[in-house]
Amino acid sequence: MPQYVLALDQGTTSSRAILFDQAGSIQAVAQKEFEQHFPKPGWVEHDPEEIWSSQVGVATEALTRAGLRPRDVAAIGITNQRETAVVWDRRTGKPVFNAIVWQDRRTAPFCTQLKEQGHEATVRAKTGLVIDSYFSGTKVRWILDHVDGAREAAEAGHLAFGTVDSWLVWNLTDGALHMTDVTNASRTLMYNIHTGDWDDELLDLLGVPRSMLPEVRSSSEVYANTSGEIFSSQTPIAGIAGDQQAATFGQRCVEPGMAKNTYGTGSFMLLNTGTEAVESTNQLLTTVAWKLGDAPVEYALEGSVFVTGSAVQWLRDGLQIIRSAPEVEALAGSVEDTDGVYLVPAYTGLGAPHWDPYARGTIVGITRGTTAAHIARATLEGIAFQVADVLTAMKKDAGIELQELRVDGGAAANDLLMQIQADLLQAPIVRPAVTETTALGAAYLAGLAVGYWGSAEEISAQWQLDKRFEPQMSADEAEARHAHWRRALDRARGWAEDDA
Ligand SMILES: Nc1ncnc2c1ncn2[C@@H]1O[C@H](COP(=O)(O)OP(=O)(O)O)[C@@H](O)[C@H]1O
Ligand SMILES: O=P(O)(O)OC[C@H](O)CO
Repeated sequence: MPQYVLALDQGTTSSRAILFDQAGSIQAVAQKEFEQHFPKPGWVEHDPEEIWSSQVGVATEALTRAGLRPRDVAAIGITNQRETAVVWDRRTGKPVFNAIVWQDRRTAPFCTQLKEQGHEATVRAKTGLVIDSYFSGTKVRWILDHVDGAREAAEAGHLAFGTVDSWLVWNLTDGALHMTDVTNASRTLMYNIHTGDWDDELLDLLGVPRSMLPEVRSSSEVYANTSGEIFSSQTPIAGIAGDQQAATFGQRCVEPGMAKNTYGTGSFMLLNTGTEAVESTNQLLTTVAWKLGDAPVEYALEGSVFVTGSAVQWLRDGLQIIRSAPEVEALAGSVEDTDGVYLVPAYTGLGAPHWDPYARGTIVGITRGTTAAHIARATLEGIAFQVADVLTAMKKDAGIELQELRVDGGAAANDLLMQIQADLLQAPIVRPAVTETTALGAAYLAGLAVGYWGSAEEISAQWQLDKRFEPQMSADEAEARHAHWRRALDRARGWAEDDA
């Protein structure tokens, strides 16, 4: 019986399970959306129990679809929405609060306080991050401060914190293992990416007891076997990485200077910088790309844009001018240009390189001639402008001219968006045949650890081109549009400050 690798891809809006074969081809997929909770403006929560049950559900479904049993799985790789914080009680295994999602802005005032106290340089030097409510640390503090009895229980050693990978491993092993991988640790604001350990000074600053934190392991090694009813066959869990790092690995951006951009809920561009942790002077993040077993840690520069694909969801659910996300392509393509309309999709603030939690969505340039098609096209441009701003910062930090940008994620299927992106970036866009690169990366990490794949070269040879988009717009025209975009951005900045 041939064996397969199972990737568990726990994303922001859905849980997915994908079975890959030795050629890196998909054998079966199962996916389930789960509920998004928005208790207050700017707050976003998930139910950790639903994250777990949906993830187990899709894993079982994928196996059933392929007619396989757990013992046909050579290894499990896990990849996950990053930064989202789960706190649970070790005694019961139950969460003490909903997961506070990476998009959640509730800790923005505390972050402002930390910045005013002058901690930014220390935080950047140790973690590679900026002080922002995006990262897990201030979310954990919020739970300890707001859930009755949580701080006392944490100080007594009863509470555990984990990003979503930790929560899944804890459940897959019936509470036997409390761990995370180094990529997920690097997104918490509590982990020193140079010493490779949780940092006591940062833990003091955030008021998080060290006893809550998971053990940090590499991204590719056998951590444990599964136990419990679903994976009763003791399948090795052998690879873990945050979803953007996994996509970078799945896209085979494994040499310094190679970059990918994922278009999911948000967009995340990662540029491989090898074993050198390049400190950004242009408001990007320095992050761990992966650590393969005992090999040295490799790093990336990252630009995180919070709202891209979800801006298309807003056209569908909020404005209701399309019925499904793919419909945006025909609507936006029905007009030549936006007729002067610019849309800044800062619905949950702005991430890199602006870092403004108080920015809000803005549409400017509307006239009596503006139609739904112009708004749709301005949305696609708004996505592409944000990504272009990140690339500009990246070029300055790394001092490189990008040869090409590899793309993936749900919205990368949109040819019009990809063409607009190539035009505004003035660089070629390259889309691979398998765009499930996040899951593929997790599968590769796990499969390499158990010898399912023999070498990095073997898997790199599996990458195949689907389509290449060359810039068709002149550099002058692209710059003229950027100038308008920058004016629109200025109008979006700081909008919600007075409500904080
Ligand atoms: N053809 C399309 N054009 C534009 N956006 C799309 C298209 N198809 C999907 N999307 C957007 O892509 C996102 C889903 O991508 P996915 O990679 O599954 O995201 P995530 O992993 O963040 O949940 C949604 O926000 C959806 O609106
Ligand atoms: O789940 P995604 O694909 O929206 O990715 C979320 C990122 O990991 C957040 O940093």
